[in-house]
Amino acid sequence: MRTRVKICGITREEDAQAAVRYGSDAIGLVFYPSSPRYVAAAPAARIAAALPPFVSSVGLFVDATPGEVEAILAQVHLDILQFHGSETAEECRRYGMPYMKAVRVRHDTNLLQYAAQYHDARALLLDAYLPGMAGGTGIVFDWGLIPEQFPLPIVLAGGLNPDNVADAIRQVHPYAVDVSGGVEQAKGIKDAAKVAAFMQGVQNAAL
Ligand SMILES: O=C(O)c1ccccc1N[C@@H]1O[C@H](COP(=O)(O)O)[C@@H](O)[C@H]1O
Repeated sequence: MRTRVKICGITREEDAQAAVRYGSDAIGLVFYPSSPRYVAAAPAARIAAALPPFVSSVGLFVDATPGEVEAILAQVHLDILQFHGSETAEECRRYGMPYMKAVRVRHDTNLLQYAAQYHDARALLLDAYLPGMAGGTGIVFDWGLIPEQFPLPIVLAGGLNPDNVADAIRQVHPYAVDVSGGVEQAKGIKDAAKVAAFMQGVQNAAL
């Protein structure tokens, strides 16, 4: 099965269209005001509405209040929610929508315990741990910390780029890869050539 791709941190319609053009399966919209990739509801709604069929819109939240999430859901079409903070499973479930839970991996992280806790998540998204940062760090974590047998689909994130994504896929065999900084020209602004190279890297993993 082909490894799925999510390009995260989209703030402009042209970047979403470039992601789609080069074959991305999903785009991520960051509703975390502290992020340099934050996108407000109105432009996010336009970006999501312009996606073609079968390309998913993912809404990324970091410890948002229910009211904040509901306000976005009322304005933006989202296919799946990505919780990237310290949300409990109950908090992730409360919207009745498919969700992914991000786990920031360090040497002592018990990933199987997370998989049990978030057993109804569509996937666990594994990202690098960096104190003081919720995500989007551009840092690669030790993929050897991921158990070979895992009960949930894995979305691999953290410092992926056109040069390392094929190795990442060959080593981890994730359901999907997720990239933000590795395909940017500036924070929140994607580089179409890097997006194309990233997608080529994903294809190369299968060769
Ligand atoms: O992109 C952000 O600014 C961000 C902020 C807070 C939480 C998550 C964020 N992004 C997610 O981080 C990972 C890895 O990003 P990168 O490729 O290392 O830049 C990815 O899942 C983004 O969705």
